[in-house]
Amino acid sequence: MAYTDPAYTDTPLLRIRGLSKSYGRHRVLTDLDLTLPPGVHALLGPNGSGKTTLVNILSTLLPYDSGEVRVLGLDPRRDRKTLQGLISLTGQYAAVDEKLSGTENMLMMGQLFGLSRRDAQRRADDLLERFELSTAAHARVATYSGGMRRKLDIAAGLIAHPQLIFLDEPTTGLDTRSRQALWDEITALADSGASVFLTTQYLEEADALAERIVVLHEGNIVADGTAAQLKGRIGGSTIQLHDDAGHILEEIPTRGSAIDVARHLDTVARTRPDVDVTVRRPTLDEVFLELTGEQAGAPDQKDADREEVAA
Ligand SMILES: Nc1ncnc2c1ncn2[C@@H]1O[C@H](COP(=O)(O)OP(=O)(O)OP(=O)(O)O)[C@@H](O)[C@H]1O
Repeated sequence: MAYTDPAYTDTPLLRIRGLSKSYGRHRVLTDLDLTLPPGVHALLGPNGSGKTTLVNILSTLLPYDSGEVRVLGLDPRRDRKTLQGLISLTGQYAAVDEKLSGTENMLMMGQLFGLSRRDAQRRADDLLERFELSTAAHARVATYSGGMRRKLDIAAGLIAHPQLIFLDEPTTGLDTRSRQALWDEITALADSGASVFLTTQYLEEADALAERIVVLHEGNIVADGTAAQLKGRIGGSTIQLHDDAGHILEEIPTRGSAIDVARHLDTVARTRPDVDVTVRRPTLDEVFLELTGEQAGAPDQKDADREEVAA
C-alpha cells in the first residue's frame, strides 16, 4: 500500500521497508513499508496499535528486529548521534523537570544540544513567548497546568531548530482550548518549514493537521493517504432524504460519480418530489470503522476534565 508521488524526488522524510518489531514473543509491528515526503503527517491508530513503538524506533530510542529504516536519509541505528541532532521527540508524558522553572528547563535543553548560553537564552525567550509561557517563565514547573507542561515540553524540543518533530499523542488528555492552541502551534511549525510526524487516536486531529494519514491497526498499516483519499476508499457519497423537520427518512448509497448521483436524484425527484435532499461524503470516522472495526477516539469531556485549562 506504499504511496508513490511521481513528483517527489528529494530525500524522503521517512523510508521504511519490511520493518518488524516484537517484545519477546509479542509481535507489535509487522513488515511495515512506508515512504513519506517532508510535511506534516499523522499516524492514526487505536490504543495498543504500535504507534509509540514506531515513533520510538524512528527517533532512535528503540532497536528493531528486521527491515530497513531511514529518517531524513539516516539510519537510526548507525547514524544515531547525527540523527538525534536533527529531530525532537515529545512523548505522551511531559518530560520536563518539575523542580526547575520553564526558562531553566529550556536552557538545560539548549546546553544538551550544544548551544551557547547566549543563544539558548535568546531562543528560550522566543519560544516561551510563542507558546504563551512568558509570564510563567520563571515559575517552577510544578506550578504549571498539564497543558502548560505539554507546551513547555514541545518548546524545549524546538530549541535547536529540529528538522523533524515527533509528537506522540500531543493532545491526549488536554482540554479543548489547549488542544486548539497546540494545533495552531503545529501548523505554525509546519509553516516555518519543519516536518512533523504525530501520532494520534483522534481522527479529527489527523484530519485537521495532516497532509498524509497513515492508519495503523494491530501493527499493520491498513491505509495511507490524504484525508480525501481515505474517505474515497469506502465508496461514494450518500444521498440523504429529510422531512421538513430535518429527520433523515432514507439514505441512498451512490458510487460517487456525477452520473450515478444524478441518476439517483432523478429517481427521487420523480418518486418523492417534495422531500429535502442532501449529498454527504463519507466521514473519516466511517473510514476508520471500516478499516479497523473499531470506533475512533474522540476528544471528549472526560479528556477535558483530566487537565486544567492552560494559561
Ligand atoms: N516495553 C514493552 N514491553 C512489552 N510490551 C510492550 C512494551 N511497549 C509496548 N508494548 C506492547 O506493544 C503494543 C503496542 O504498544 P504501543 O505503546 O506501541 O501502542 P500505541 O499505539 O502507542 O498505544 P497507546 O495509544 O496506548 O500508547 C501493546 O500491546 C503494548 O502493550
